[in-house]
Amino acid sequence: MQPHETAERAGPAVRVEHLSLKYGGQVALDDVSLSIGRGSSFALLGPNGAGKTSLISVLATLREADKGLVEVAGHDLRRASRQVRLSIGMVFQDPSLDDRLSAEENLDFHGRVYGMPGRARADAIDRMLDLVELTGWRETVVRSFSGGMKRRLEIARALMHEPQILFLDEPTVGLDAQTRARIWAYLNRQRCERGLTLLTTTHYIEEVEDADRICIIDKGRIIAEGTPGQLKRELGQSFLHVVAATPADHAALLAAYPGAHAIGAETLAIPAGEEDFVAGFLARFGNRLREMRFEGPTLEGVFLSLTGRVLRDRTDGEREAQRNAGRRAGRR
Ligand SMILES: Nc1ncnc2c1ncn2[C@@H]1O[C@H](COP(=O)(O)OP(=O)(O)OP(=O)(O)O)[C@@H](O)[C@H]1O
Repeated sequence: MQPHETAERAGPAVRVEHLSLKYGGQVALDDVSLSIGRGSSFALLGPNGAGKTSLISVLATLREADKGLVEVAGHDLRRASRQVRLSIGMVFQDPSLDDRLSAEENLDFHGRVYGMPGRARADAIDRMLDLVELTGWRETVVRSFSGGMKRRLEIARALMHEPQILFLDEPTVGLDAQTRARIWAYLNRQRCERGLTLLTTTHYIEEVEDADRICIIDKGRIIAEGTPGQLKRELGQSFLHVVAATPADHAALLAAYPGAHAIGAETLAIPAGEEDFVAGFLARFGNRLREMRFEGPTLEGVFLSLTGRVLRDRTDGEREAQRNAGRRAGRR
């Protein structure tokens, strides 16, 4: 029997009911309930300060909630926090490797902390270094690694004790598209091969498109949850992107469609609501256009309409400033 094929597999990987957390007077989580299926990929989206890290910290037993019930891998978090810890792996938002040690020494230390016996530890180190393509760097001190190599090693470390669930707090932030794709390939392979469950926070929309379910949170509350397709269908908006033939036609379009907004100097995005919208639009303006393109609903649009914010990454400086502001709020 594989480690993940235990009797506990019956229920969801994560069950959260009515979870609330405050830092001093600052609300971080407000009556959050959700369920994450085993072997699924679940993405948590939210603007800065929405409560994503706080939620992952509670699930990973790093922080205690004020109220609510949490089960991770079938274990009640309050009564069986040790079993929860053994069932999970964690990739933190900020680097947490010891960069004075080699890749192998970092993994070996982690294996010892988890009580892995010598042989199993050595095998796991070989397997994990191979998984993240760092075998050739096993004896190299981590300080000399690139950002992408460090991230891959952190993921290898989090997977070393074969957790059932992996929590990833912005795991690919600051990495180039190729490295991000590579990291997702390892993670999805683990999902297919051994039913690993993934809970990820990310600011990259293309990573969210591939998730089984997405949960959008804002100000500590869940404001939408569903598959990417459901969210786009139910909460998204289609647009016609058009370029008018003349400045007079441009002005006429703006007058006829007050909901239109400019994209660049010439293009207008016109909300395309009902099914017969395009036919009606073409009948009116078909011969007054230079270009026209239909844009289906996007997750970026869903996020923007729900939160009023653009989904984008922040610099380290912005993140640090927010964290300091949070700490100050917590002291009040
Ligand atoms: N240690 C802390 N002390 C006080 N307040 C905090 C602390 N950590 C977070 N907060 C506050 O709690 C709220 C939720 O923060 P959290 O870090 O969970 O959000 P987040 O969605 O992970 O944000 P980000 O995307 O910027 O990482 C914010 O208002 C934040 O300022």
